[in-house]
Amino acid sequence: MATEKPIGLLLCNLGTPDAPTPAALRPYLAQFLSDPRVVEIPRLFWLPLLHGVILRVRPRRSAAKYASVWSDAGSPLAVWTQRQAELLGQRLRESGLPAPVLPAMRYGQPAVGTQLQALLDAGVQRVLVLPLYPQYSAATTASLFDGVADWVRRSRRYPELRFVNDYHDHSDYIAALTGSVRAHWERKGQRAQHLVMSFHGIPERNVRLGDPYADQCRNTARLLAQALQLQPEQYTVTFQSRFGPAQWLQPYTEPTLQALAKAGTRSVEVMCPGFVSDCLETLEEINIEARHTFLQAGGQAFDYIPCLNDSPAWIVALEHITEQHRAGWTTVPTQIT
Ligand SMILES: C=CC1=C(C)c2cc3[nH]c(cc4nc(cc5[nH]c(cc1n2)c(C)c5CCC(=O)O)C(CCC(=O)O)=C4C)c(C)c3C=C
Ligand SMILES: [Fe+2]
Ligand SMILES: [Fe+2]
Repeated sequence: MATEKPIGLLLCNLGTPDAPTPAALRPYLAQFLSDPRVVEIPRLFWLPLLHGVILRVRPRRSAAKYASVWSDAGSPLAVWTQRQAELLGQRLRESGLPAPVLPAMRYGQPAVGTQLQALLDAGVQRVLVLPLYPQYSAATTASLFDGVADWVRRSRRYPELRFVNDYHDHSDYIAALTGSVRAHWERKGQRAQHLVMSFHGIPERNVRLGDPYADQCRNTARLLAQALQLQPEQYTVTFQSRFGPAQWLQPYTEPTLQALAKAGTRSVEVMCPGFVSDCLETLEEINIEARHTFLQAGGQAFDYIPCLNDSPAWIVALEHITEQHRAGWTTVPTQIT
């Protein structure tokens, strides 16, 4: 029987600047926003606008926001992604099926190509690419696969590759989310009047063109609400982080919070199930900006429920997703007669 080829994992996230400064934001945003999967506007029109206007204004504005969530260890997104890779590696070793797990970022560092090469150099012959995006979208998941393909195109020798597309309805992911909400309720000793599940938005047009992202977000929310035994009037699914003037998925998070407060909802819990690592979009946009919006509109209590980050149930979910894909790879022994 053939021996199993050594497997490695690439645990991938979006990427983040190296520092909360305009100088570090510029190359990060330039790489991110010139990806045709992210901004689907004709290049001839978009690139002059990006370089002539957006990259002159946005780096300063975004740097100030990053500075408000940056820690001594660095950008929260980078810190959590690194930690998740370490913990998953540790769990795989403990389960008796060890495999190196390297973190990688689609934009910025550590780059996808560098980390794939590091896995190859460590003797890995099969790589499972596991995006930290539970819901598939072309802007995130497909773009990451483009990033891997760019490295493959430049490589003389590359490993066997498997890609995880999504795990938006995976029972262990839903259980980890459910556990995080229940733990929050227990800590507080009470529940807020309303739970808002806020997902990152994408343009409406992308959905019309066939992106399954919106359906997957709503399905995750439905499964989570079911597990928490919430009635439809006890929770709302919203979309945040709109970029540019086009219509994005609705309802938008901040106007929804405003409307809830104006309609007399005094207390809300807000969570971001589509983000598994706390980052700018959760810690600043939700826990700072959206909190302010809700309280300004008359709300009394705003609780942010953190992302799954390094919670044990989430690391178990990552382990199970890995094992399910590894099983699909298991060599079928061939009989030569
Ligand atoms: C979770 C899934 C994400 C989707 C879908 C997504 C789509 C998307 N994003 C932009 C533009 C920006 N996003 C930015 C930050 C950012 N986005 C995600 C995730 C998704 N984006 C994360 C995890 C982060 C945080 C990164 C961090 O360092 O903490 C930013 C940069 C920040 C800023 O300047 O506002 C932009 C820009 C588009 C256009 C898009 C879909 C088409
Ligand atoms: Fe984004
Ligand atoms: Fe944002």
